[in-house]
Amino acid sequence: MTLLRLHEVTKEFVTRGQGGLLAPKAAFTAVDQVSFEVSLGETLAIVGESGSGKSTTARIAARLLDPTRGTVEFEGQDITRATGKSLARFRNDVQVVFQDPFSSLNPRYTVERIVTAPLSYQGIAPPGGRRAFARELMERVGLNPDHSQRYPSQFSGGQAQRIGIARALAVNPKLVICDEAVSALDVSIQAQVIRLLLRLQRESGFSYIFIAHDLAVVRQIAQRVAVMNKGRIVELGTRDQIFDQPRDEYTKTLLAAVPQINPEWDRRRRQHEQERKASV
Ligand SMILES: Nc1ncnc2c1ncn2[C@@H]1O[C@H](COP(=O)(O)OP(=O)(O)OP(=O)(O)O)[C@@H](O)[C@H]1O
Repeated sequence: MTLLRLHEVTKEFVTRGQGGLLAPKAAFTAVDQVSFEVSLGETLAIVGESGSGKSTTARIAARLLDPTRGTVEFEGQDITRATGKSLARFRNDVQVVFQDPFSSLNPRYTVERIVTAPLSYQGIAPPGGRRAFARELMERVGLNPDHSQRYPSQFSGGQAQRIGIARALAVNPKLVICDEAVSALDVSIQAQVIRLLLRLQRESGFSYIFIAHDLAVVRQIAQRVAVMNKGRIVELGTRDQIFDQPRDEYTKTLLAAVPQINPEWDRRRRQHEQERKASV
């Protein structure tokens, strides 16, 4: 079943060229006629170099940004210009996990308040009370529930990202958009968070849009991959098609440029290096 559908979505930003305020305004196309669908329960990755339009596409898909042209449909409803109740329902069903957990978590709120906030916005009382609900969510994402009264700064980067994931799960979303959600983490922590994301999807059956520039990460998580270049999707296919039989020249260049590091291989490689050094 198709959950989300972007149809020929274009986003133009009006910018000024060099010369400051006196320079003439010009429209810059950050996303150019992008179309794709996401089915319930699947993971679609969007990859591409910095500036290719991935985040802008994600923000439009989450209705954090309005497209200049094109439509966004969710469960068959056009929500491009939705307001009021239908927008509120959409905002409940689609959650976003951002790259930098520390800047996306309120530093003055306890974890309990952060992860239960999405329910408060919707005017829903957490089942079993706030405390119990927060503890349960923390356990689900592998955090110690006894730390529910701590503040974000008291957690490591990987743990803070788990708080962001717990907050996203609080309202039982149908789609979670991960915008470079593991990019800032060390490789070993990245692998743990990816395992968590995969487990949560297995348990709850929601979909992911997984934005990343790291193809090795995408290979571990995505069923389908869209490759973006200069605002356009240049290739979209199953993970194996994209990685093993890329057709587009840009996809081939992108694949060739990235070292294909699997965290497990990386761990073994480092272990091997250490053993090798020790034996010299
Ligand atoms: N609010 C804005 N005003 C003007 N230009 C913008 C705005 N937001 C993004 N852009 C431009 O649109 C283009 C696409 O940006 P976007 O952040 O979507 O790319 P990206 O692929 O996600 O890159 P990155 O991985 O670096 O975030 C870039 O050239 C960026 O400078």
